[in-house]
Amino acid sequence: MPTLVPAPAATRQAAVLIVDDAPAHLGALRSMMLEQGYQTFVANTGERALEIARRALPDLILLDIVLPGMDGMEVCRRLKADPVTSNIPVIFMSARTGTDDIVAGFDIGAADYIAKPLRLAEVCARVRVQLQFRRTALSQQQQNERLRLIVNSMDEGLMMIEASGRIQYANPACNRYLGYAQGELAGRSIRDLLAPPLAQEYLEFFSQAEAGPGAPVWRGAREVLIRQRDGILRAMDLTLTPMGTEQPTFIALLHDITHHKQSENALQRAALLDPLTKIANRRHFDSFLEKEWQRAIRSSQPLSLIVLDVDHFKGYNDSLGHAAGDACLQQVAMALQSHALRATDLAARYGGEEFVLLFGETGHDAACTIGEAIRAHIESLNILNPRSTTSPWVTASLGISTIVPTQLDDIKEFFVSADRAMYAVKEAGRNGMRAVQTGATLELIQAALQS
Ligand SMILES: Nc1nc2c(ncn2[C@@H]2O[C@H](COP(=O)(O)OP(=O)(O)OP(=O)(O)O)[C@@H](O)[C@H]2O)c(=O)[nH]1
Repeated sequence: MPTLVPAPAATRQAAVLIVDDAPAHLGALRSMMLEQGYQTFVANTGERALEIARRALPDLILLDIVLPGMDGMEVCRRLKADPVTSNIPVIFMSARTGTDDIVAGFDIGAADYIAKPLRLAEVCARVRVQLQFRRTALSQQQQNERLRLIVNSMDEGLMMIEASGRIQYANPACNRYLGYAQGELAGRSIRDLLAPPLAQEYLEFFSQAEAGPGAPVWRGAREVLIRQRDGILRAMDLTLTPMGTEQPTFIALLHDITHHKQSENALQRAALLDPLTKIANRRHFDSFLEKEWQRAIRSSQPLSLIVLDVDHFKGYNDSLGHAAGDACLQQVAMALQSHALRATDLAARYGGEEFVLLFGETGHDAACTIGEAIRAHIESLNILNPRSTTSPWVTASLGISTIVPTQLDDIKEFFVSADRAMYAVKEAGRNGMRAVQTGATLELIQAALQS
């Protein structure tokens, strides 16, 4: 709960409580304080003084030591022990001017000690000085309170880090993001939060900054992975600013970018997906093929490609409508996806009613088995195609090409060979598959066999 800080006296009339059991003193002091423009309260006993102090919260108390009943020392002790009144400066007024008396007065918390008989001008000056101190202290307290509120309620994580990498302070948002309890991060090192190379990089920067002026200044946000208390890494923007204090200390601001990251990842994923069928799109397939092609060259492993085209799809659309056509393509896509489950397989919609599938480390025979399974799967979906002259159901024609690629081979040729095989199936009546093997190595072997 925020502490209530009274407004500095400068913004309102300062109030002075005068405590003395001698009516003449009380009267003289009161007149003088009023002349100075202060609001006044008076009390002639200790008990009454405590009561007024708690209720009126004066800015200063002029307190006689010798009082009937509770003496001024006890009043001061009680004022200082009460959090409500502990900050009110107390000036003792006493005829006891021995060093022990004065020291005892300061020891229990008095701000000043004035010898009696009083010289009113001196009292006036001392009151003025104490009120000035209080004004400064209150405005500082207010500023601290404001700062504390900002730091505690801000949504960004804030840490103060020493040049050694020791965390001096972490605000509630920082603890919340990283899963620490309040005060648990203080005393730890940034090595606990950052991966070793990154932590080292920051520590080197800190030690350069410690070397003095002229050292590089590192400002601006940088995306880093911060280790949470449970060990999970969290992507955050980190901004470091030197505090300009004598002991080099840095303010680290941590900005949560989880949502930003999630939408960035979602966008990246969306850029690789076909919007209708939600399987890979052509762009994704092309880059996947390129990578698998290079990998197959390095490992001398076979690569198989299936080009698949839905038969008589124009007729399907014309008879049942475009929406039904879309639903049909979605069903076909799902069926294809279920045959491309390994990390080295990919099923994609290449455009319109044409699909492609790539199978890494898959030779001719295995590709033929998969191709036939796919063809049969599509037919077994039993999607009626009234305009098909091939079958009552939606069917597909598949061209398969298998290659063990080398640097002499051309990826485009590989694709064309599968495409040509698919068209051959169309010409042969559709709902079937044709598989070919291609590649420079194969041609060399065939040539050698012929000669
Ligand atoms: N519903 C729907 N239809 C599409 C989509 N993309 C392409 N088509 C249709 O697919 C049909 C393809 O027709 P064609 O290329 O003539 O081939 P086909 O009728 O399947 O004949 P064959 O391939 O020779 O068996 C066209 O009518 C296109 O409009 C799509 O996203 N949704």
